[in-house]
Amino acid sequence: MFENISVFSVVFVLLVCFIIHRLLFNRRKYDPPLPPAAGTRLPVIGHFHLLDRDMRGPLDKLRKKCGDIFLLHMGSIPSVVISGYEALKDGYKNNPDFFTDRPYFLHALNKVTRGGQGIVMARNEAWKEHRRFTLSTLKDFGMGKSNLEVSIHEEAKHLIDEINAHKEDPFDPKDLLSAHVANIICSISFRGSFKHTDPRFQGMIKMFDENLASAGGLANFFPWVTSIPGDPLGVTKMFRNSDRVHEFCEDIIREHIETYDENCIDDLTSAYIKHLKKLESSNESTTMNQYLASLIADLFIAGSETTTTTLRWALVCLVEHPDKQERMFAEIEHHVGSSRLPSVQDKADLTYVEAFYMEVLRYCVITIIGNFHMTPVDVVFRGHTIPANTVVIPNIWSVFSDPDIWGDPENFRPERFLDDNGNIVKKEEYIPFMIGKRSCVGESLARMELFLFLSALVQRFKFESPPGTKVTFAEIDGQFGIVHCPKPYKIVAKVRP
Ligand code: HEM
Repeated sequence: MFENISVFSVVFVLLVCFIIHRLLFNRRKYDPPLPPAAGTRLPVIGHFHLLDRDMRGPLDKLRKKCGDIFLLHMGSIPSVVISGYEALKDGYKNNPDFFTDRPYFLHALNKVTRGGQGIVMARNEAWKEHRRFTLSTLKDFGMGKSNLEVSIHEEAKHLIDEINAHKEDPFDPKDLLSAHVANIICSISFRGSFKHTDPRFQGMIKMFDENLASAGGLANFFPWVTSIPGDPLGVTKMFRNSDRVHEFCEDIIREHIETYDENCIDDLTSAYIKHLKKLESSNESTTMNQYLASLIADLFIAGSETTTTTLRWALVCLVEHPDKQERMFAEIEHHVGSSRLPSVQDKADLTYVEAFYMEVLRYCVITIIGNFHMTPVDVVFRGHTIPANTVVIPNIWSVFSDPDIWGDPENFRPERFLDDNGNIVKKEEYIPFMIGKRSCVGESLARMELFLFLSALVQRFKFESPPGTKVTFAEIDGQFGIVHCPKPYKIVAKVRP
């Protein structure tokens, strides 16, 4: 009878027994215990069957069932989701060393960041050095400086001209916004900016888009998807695109090295070269030698898509809420008029503009979850052990949708950020840029861009849905990836008299 049993069947049965044994009996005991598991963990996919591309529903359901801290296996990778402001504050702010590290074993992120170079996925000393350098350089060349305002105004003027060229015909603002926002990072990183018709620049923007639209993130947890013939998830394309972005940055860095002049340090690239030269001449040890291209690529990716997406959502909210659009216009008209563009100096007067983009960031939740974090060692957190090398995921959506914090989180209401005197209300639970040691390094830059672009657009145009259509948040919602984007949409821009 045994001759009918193939070697394959025997191996298969043994493999199944091994997996069942591992799942049932081979677990380390922890005291305090691990966080509650999200549900039934299936072989190979883990808890993936409980998730969706739109994470908001599943995250709410799992939080209701398991509490603020629960365990999800993404494939075989253990991950803990932290929800609610108090738990996030406890984990990321009060105990900043618990979750500051980044997981080095996520296949796609590791590949596109060349093993954690740059800043976003960097670790340990390399991360500290690059974060320090980036923050101080962004301060020197950008945030809060009038030369940055000049660059943003330049881009805003081009943007207005290009919108004007549509002559009140319906148009999709995405490519225009992408190009002008990316140009700001370009001018900080490489001094110059690109004409958005420049093929090198257009190619790069297209690659960012393709990477965001691809389901390449799955390769983080299931590296084998990379070998599926025909690349249906766009993973191979994502890797190729990231190589090209690096090559593009390396080309420009080479040009900078050739023309380097220590008396003319006016962008991030030359500041980096200067910093490296100083460290070399004093024989100080540094991790900063091959990281520059990755650092710039990180700033493009982390800084462009987030800001562009926020502006795209802002236009949807303006169209859906014409009364709020008129209130913003009236504020600009009253305090600035129409003969010049609104400036950072006007910020104290234009509080409705600020409250509006703040509400866009909250209501549209640009990053539903923050980036992936990791426990460097076993951590005891709120009655649970989270073992070393567990991925930790901050659930930002849980904070922005919490009725105990916002009262009516489901409504778009910029007024929630204004007090009775029209001043901005600062709420500690407002965390679109996350909190703790890994919070966004570009927050001030992003706020400045959102304020200047948005006020310039509302000063010049009245945005409306094209005739016969209704552009609303509910209609446009539905593209999920690293960033929560609107689906493509068209609007009409009528020039203000
Ligand atoms: C509206 C715009 C933006 C939003 C909503 C946003 C949001 C975020 C969030 C939530 C994080 C933290 C992720 C985490 O670790 O949990 C982050 C990190 C980061 N952001 Fe932003 N960001 C924006 C704009 C920018 C800009 C303009 C830049 C660059 C110039 C930038 C550069 C970065 C970098 C480099 C990190 C990683 C920091 C680190 O790991 O130490 N972001 N951002």
